[in-house]
Amino acid sequence: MLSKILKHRKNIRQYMRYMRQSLTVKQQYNASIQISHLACNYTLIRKAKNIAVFLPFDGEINTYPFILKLWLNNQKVFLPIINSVHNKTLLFAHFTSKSILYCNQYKIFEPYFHTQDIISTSDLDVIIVPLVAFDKTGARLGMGGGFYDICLKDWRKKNILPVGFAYNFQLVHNIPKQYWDISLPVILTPDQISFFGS
Ligand SMILES: Nc1nc2c(c(=O)[nH]1)N(C=O)[C@@H](CNc1ccc(C(=O)N[C@@H](CCC(=O)O)C(=O)O)cc1)CN2
Ligand SMILES: Nc1ncnc2c1ncn2[C@@H]1O[C@H](COP(=O)(O)OP(=O)(O)OP(=O)(O)O)[C@@H](O)[C@H]1O
Repeated sequence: MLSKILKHRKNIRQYMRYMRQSLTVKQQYNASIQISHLACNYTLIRKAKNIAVFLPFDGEINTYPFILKLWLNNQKVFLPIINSVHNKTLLFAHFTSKSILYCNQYKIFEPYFHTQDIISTSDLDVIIVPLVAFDKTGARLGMGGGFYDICLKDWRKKNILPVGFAYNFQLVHNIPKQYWDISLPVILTPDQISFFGS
């Protein structure tokens, strides 16, 4: 029954958002520690100098323990900013313990920034990508804004590694793909690291 309903993008989004919003504080905490541990032991993340992460909203995986570890390893952390000039594009701004945050139109925290805090996407080594659901091929469904699909369009050419962060239950049988969808080569969940494609 559930597999029939979860054939449509809208239904997958609704169901997975409800599921992640329903997690207890303890479940969220455990997942955040486990994923941070796995991520920091993954060589390509450990070696990254510049890494884009996201701040959690809507029940997403809590990335704060991971960000703290990156800071302790002297890695530079960047956060996505919705570009108000170029609709649909993301900017990535340097995030430090001194950054001041504000809430954007979706109630997601973004840092106040100066022009010099913005990094060119091609200078990022790793982009940690939020997602609502994924499948066994690495196909990804996001919040429906198209922001990450646009930003990850040329990730191979730019030599950036996109890494999805998700709960184990966000894996579905099949994401009905659209031509613009960018699949992920690596997805981390609290239980495991999964590699897809070539
Ligand atoms: N933590 C985090 N930051 C992120 C993203 C994300 O998925 N997670 N994004 C990933 O792209 C971008 C924000 N994208 C978003 C797209 C849609 C909605 C959203 O809530 N849409 C509403 C309808 C909005 C409206 O009424 O205008 C909805 O679907 O209910 C939120 C964020 C950039 N920052
Ligand atoms: N490369 C692109 N260029 C222009 N528009 C795009 C591109 N990729 C996606 N879009 C547009 O973005 C809209 C939302 O796409 P989609 O539903 O796949 O977003 P999403 O992957 O769930 O969201 P996000 O990437 O922000 O998490 C679509 O209507 C699509 O037309």
